[in-house]
Amino acid sequence: MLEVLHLAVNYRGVCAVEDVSFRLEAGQLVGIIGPNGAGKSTMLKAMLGLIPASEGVIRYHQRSLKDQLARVAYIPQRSQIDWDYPIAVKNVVMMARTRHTGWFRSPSRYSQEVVKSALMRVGMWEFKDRQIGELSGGQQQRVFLAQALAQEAELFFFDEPFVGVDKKTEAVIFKVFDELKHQGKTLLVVGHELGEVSRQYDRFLLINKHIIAEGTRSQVMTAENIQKAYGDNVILLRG
Ligand SMILES: Nc1ncnc2c1ncn2[C@@H]1O[C@H](COP(=O)(O)OP(=O)(O)OP(=O)(O)O)[C@@H](O)[C@H]1O
Repeated sequence: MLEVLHLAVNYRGVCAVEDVSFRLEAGQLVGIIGPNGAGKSTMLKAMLGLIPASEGVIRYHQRSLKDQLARVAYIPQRSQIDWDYPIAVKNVVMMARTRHTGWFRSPSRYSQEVVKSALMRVGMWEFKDRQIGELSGGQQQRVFLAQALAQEAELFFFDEPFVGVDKKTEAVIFKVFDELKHQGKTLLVVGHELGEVSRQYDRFLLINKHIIAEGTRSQVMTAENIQKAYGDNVILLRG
């Protein structure tokens, strides 16, 4: 079980995340939603220790998550990745295996198999020798999904995986989410638009600095909660 207790993050004295607490069980697909600037990305990064939290404890199976980061796959927003970096698709995915093989050894046969299987699962094996900068947005996202799969992690943190992707990629991502869920993995997925609020999620956290609502789709997506999180700016609810 993953536990977040009283997480708070400040940027130069300005509060971005405030007293966030929740628990996640294994085998769940959990959506984190909220308006722009609500602190969703900040929350994920602070959970991983990529930015300092001013308060809070993150535990996974009763131990600090920071001591177990090898069990977490993190897929940042596409806008945070340098797509001009000259690297082939298969090597991006192989990077997930360096923890197993080390930087200076050739990858084991097993790691090569894991990389191949991950790329096949997301429909990107035929692009294995392409440079990442030569791919479409959706294809790039699928390569990073393959990298996460190749890590053989238990917890998966995705930051806005559906931004700028095509329908095919969206379907691939949801298929993989479903497979991972059934393997007992835990998935935390930051969404951007309310329209992404698919019925495939088991639970939602609606946040705007602090948690506004938590629970199933029908518990969270009430007019009152949406108004609390987004103010009067939301005029359309899909899904
Ligand atoms: N490095 C930083 N330095 C200072 N302030 C920051 C930094 N990163 C984010 N912030 C601020 O913290 C708040 C939360 O930002 P964050 O990116 O976590 O929100 P978000 O919910 O992920 O937003 P979006 O949906 O737009 O990606 C915002 O007010 C943002 O301007």
